[in-house]
Amino acid sequence: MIHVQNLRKTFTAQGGSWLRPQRRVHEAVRDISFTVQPGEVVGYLGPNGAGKSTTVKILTGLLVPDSGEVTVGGLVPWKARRAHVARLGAVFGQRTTLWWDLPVRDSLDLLRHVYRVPAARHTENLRLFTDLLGLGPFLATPARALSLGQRMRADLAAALLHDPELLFLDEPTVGLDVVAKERIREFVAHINAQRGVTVLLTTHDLGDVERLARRVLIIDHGQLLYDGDLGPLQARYGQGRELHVEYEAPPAEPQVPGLTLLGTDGPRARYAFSGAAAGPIALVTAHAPVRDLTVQEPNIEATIRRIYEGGLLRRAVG
Ligand SMILES: Nc1ncnc2c1ncn2[C@@H]1O[C@H](COP(=O)(O)OP(=O)(O)OP(=O)(O)O)[C@@H](O)[C@H]1O
Repeated sequence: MIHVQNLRKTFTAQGGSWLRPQRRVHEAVRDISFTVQPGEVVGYLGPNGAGKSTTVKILTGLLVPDSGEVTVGGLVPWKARRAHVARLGAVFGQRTTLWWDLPVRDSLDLLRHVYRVPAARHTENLRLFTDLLGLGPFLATPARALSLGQRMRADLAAALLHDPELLFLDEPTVGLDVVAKERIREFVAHINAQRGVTVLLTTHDLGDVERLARRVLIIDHGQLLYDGDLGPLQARYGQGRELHVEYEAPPAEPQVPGLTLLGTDGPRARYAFSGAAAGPIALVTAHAPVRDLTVQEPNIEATIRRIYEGGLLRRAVG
């Protein structure tokens, strides 16, 4: 579905002083190659400024690279923009494709005309998406009056109404609560499984990746550092999961053998662990009566940064 070969993109910035202006060339993406098969969900990860958006903009046809080869479904995105755009959907967490002052239903109807979706197919898709995403209560609401979670759900529907083969998701759950996140993840998983839509997911939320993508691409400073399964990466570098425990009463001894105690606050205690949570949960519940517990996932950005700074990945992959 996506073929990227030796992709390179630079930006030129003006620097220096008024008397001695200097042109500084910044390599946002350097020599990246990867392939995404139809029906895959791939997480595209990296710290701020790594080059993710630049890659996605090239893949959507918004930017032209300096060099390298890119085809998406056999088309060169920036050369065959019209045909390309008809086959892809995109949701950018920070922006909306909905008309600000129009009721959601009218925006979706306008998109039907933009993409020339047959009326019967539109009705069928709208019914399915309304059902899966719970759009019903706010179809008559203008986009500007939607909550962030509602807006994201409406944007997802808007991106998929024309049956694209490929979906770009950029931070689809940023700023949402747990329930709203899960609803969106559930929907994306459904669309991928039932309709075979290929998904490229850019996110800082490890929960999105764990739920949706088996494979991840990690980029930093414009270079691809890792292309492979999330599992081994997490097992090896994903330290920093935390178990937050609220005991029935402040424990006489908050230290639990086998876990690293990070801190206590009355009946609450925080422990660090890596790998699966079942073992640490069993240790804690055997230690003292527990009222509540949650697992805090590591910040993917910190994990990636640690991997990169430690040079661990380079050694691991070759
Ligand atoms: N239009 C532009 N002009 C100049 N420099 C740019 C431009 N767009 C991006 N850059 C630079 O290219 C690098 C990669 O940026 P990019 O937006 O691709 O990163 P990103 O991985 O998407 O980051 P974030 O997670 O913050 O969105 C950054 O150093 C950025 O400052």
